[in-house]
Amino acid sequence: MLTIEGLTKRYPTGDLALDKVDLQVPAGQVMALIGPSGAGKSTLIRCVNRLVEPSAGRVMLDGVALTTLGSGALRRARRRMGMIFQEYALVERLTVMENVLSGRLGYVGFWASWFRRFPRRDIEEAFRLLDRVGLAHMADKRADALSGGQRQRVGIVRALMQDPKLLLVDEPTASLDPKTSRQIMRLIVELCAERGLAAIINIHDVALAQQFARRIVGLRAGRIVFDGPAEDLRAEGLTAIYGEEDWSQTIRRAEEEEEAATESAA
Ligand SMILES: Nc1ncnc2c1ncn2[C@@H]1O[C@H](COP(=O)(O)OP(=O)(O)OP(=O)(O)O)[C@@H](O)[C@H]1O
Repeated sequence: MLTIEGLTKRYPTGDLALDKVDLQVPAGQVMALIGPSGAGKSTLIRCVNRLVEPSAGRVMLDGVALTTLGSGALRRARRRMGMIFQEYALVERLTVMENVLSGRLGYVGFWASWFRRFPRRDIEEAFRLLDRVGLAHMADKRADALSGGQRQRVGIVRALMQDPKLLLVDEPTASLDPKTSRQIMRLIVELCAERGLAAIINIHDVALAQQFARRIVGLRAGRIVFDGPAEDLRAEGLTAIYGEEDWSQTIRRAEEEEEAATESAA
């Protein structure tokens, strides 16, 4: 369980990015975080693993107060939080396998990783996960030879190699075409279900969020203005999050996506 209490971030520039945010994400829940540009979505995700230092408030993961940990304890706690980025953050000149194994760096000692001596079970797990995402045959390819969708799969596998309890996912589909975006969202949701993982997915595409996440949280100007089941997010909620607009097209698209998903699952 992730518990966020009174989380506040004011950047040195004076921008109040998060304003006393309270949020709980139970184990195994996949939650989509939506909101307009500048609402504080990335800041929220990064305050959880303290890539950004909160100004005030508490973040607890399974009873451990992340916000008060010293650097050694924080490094260990970060193993339990896998991060997946929009821009993949792969090392281009390394192979897929090397990128995936870098997910174990928090566990393997410095010299072992320097000499690329990873335990056999890590290598087996890497192959198993690459196979799960359909990339086992690409293990020896350099990361710069992959398509965007393949890169994101590698990013997902690398995050899973940490054996996390929570995935922090920052705009995973922003650089992908619509079909690949759906495949990646489906994969993240399936993997979370298979492994009992919670996830916070920062995503701009409302229809995609509604299709794949049961719970939607809407941020506006650093505050939560919507929190509910995906199917409850309608014109009123969208206006609270994004401001006044004709939402009929967006809602129709979300409904069509829902129907298409139900039909393809049938
Ligand atoms: N490093 C920074 N220094 C100063 N201000 C920042 C910094 N990062 C973000 N901000 C400000 O904090 C607020 C929230 O930004 P954040 O990137 O968290 O929003 P977001 O919802 O993720 O936006 P987007 O969807 O465009 O990525 C904005 O006003 C932004 O300008």
